[in-house]
Amino acid sequence: MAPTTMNNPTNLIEFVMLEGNGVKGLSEMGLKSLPNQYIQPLEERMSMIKVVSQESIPIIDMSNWNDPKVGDAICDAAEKWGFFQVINHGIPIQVLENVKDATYRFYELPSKEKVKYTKENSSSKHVRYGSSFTPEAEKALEWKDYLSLFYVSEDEAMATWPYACRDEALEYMKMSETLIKQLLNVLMKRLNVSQIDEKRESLLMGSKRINLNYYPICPNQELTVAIGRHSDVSTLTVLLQDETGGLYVRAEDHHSWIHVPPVSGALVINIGDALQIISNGRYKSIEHRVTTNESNTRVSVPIFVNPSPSDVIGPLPEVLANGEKQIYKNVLYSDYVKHFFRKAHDGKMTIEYVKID
Ligand SMILES: COc1cc(/C=C/C(=O)SCCNC(=O)CCNC(=O)[C@H](O)C(C)(C)COP(=O)(O)OP(=O)(O)OC[C@H]2O[C@@H](n3cnc4c(N)ncnc43)[C@H](O)[C@@H]2OP(=O)(O)O)ccc1O
Ligand SMILES: O=C(O)CCC(=O)C(=O)O
Ligand SMILES: [Fe+2]
Repeated sequence: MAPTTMNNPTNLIEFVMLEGNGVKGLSEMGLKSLPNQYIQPLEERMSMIKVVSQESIPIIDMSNWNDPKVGDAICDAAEKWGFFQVINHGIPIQVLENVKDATYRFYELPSKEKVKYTKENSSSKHVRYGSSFTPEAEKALEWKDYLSLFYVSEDEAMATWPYACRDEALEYMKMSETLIKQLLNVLMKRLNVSQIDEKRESLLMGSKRINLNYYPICPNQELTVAIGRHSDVSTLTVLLQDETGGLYVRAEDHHSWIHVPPVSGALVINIGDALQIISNGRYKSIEHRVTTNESNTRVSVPIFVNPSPSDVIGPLPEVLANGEKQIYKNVLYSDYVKHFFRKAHDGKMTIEYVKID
C-alpha cells in the first residue's frame, strides 16, 4: 500500500488495527512524515525544555533486601518518587534477555498470525494484541503496539498465549514472584501490616498481567508520543526496559519530567493507583510517559501486579488506625480497571474516580 493512503483515517485503522500490521507495519513502509492521526496536541508533546537532568530516581541494591536500610530506601522511594530501579534483584539476566528476544519474535510474525490475537479475533479474552491504548476514545493515536497477557494459570497460559513468546513470558513472570513478595512485604511493614495473609495477598497480588510493548522507529519524534501521560492502575509494576531509553516520570514540581535511564540488568519498579488507594495516599502512583525514537525500535515488558478483579480496594484499617482521614472510597477493582480502559490516557485523572471530596 502507498504511504500516502495512510492519511485516510479508514485506510489507516484498517491497516494498523483490523489487518494487524500495527504501527510496526506503518513504520516499515518508510513513511517520510507522521500520519495526521498520530499528531498530538501541542500540550501533549514532549519538549526537552521540560526535562530536568539534575534529578534521578533512586537505584536500590536488593542483595540484602532484609536489611532495614534497604527496606527504608524502598519505602522512602515509594513515598517520594513512586518510581525506583532495582539491581541484584535475583532474576537471572538471561531470563530478561530471553523475554526481550521473545518480544521481537512475536512482533516479527506475519500480520496474518498476529491478527489472530486482536480484540475482534482472539479466542481468549486473556490474550490481546493491539495498537495505541484506547483508539476509540483517543484524540490522537499513540505510536505503540502491545500484546497483553492476563495470567490465570500455567495450564491456561500454555494453551492460549502465543507460542512465539509464551515460555519466556511465563518464565519471567515466575522468576519475578520472589522479588514482588519482597517488595510488598517491605512496603506493608511501613503501613503497620506485619503479615500478608491470604486475603491481603489477593488484595496486593491477586492477579497479574504481562504486556509486551513494541515502539517502532518513528518518522517525527517531536509530534507524537509512544505512551501518553498516565499512571498505572496496578498495585505495583515491574518493568523491563531495553537500552534505548524514553521513559519519563513526573518530577515533584508537577511540571517537569525526569528521564529513567536504562541501567544494564536493572528493573524499574513503580507504584500503581491500587497501592496509592490502599495506603491512603502514602505511596505515590506517579504519572509517566514514553517518547518515540527516530533511530531505534524500543521494547519494554511490564508485569502489572494487581488486586484480584473481584476484590474491593480501599485504604487499609491499619493505615487509618491513627485517626488519619480516609481520602479514597472503597471500589470494586474490576470497576476501577474498566474506568481506566474506557478513556484515553489522562495523566493522574483515573484516581479522581474514587477520591472523597
Ligand atoms: C494497553 O496499553 C496500556 C496498558 C496499561 C495498563 C496498565 C495497567 O495497570 S494494566 C492492569 C490492569 N488490571 C488487570 O489486569 C486486572 C485484571 N483485569 C481483568 O481481568 C479484566 O480486564 C476486568 C477488570 C475483570 C474486566 O473484565 P470484563 O468485565 O470481562 O471486561 P474486559 O472486556 O476484560 O475489559 C473491560 C474494558 O477494558 C478494556 N481492556 C481490558 N483489558 C485491556 C487491555 N489489556 N488493553 C486494553 N484494553 C483492555 C476492554 O476493552 C474493555 O473495554 P470495552 O470498551 O470493550 O468495554 C498502561 C498503559 C498502556 O498504554
Ligand atoms: O515502556 C515503558 O517504559 C513504560 C510502559 C508503561 O508505562 C506501561 O506499559 O504502562
Ligand atoms: Fe505505565
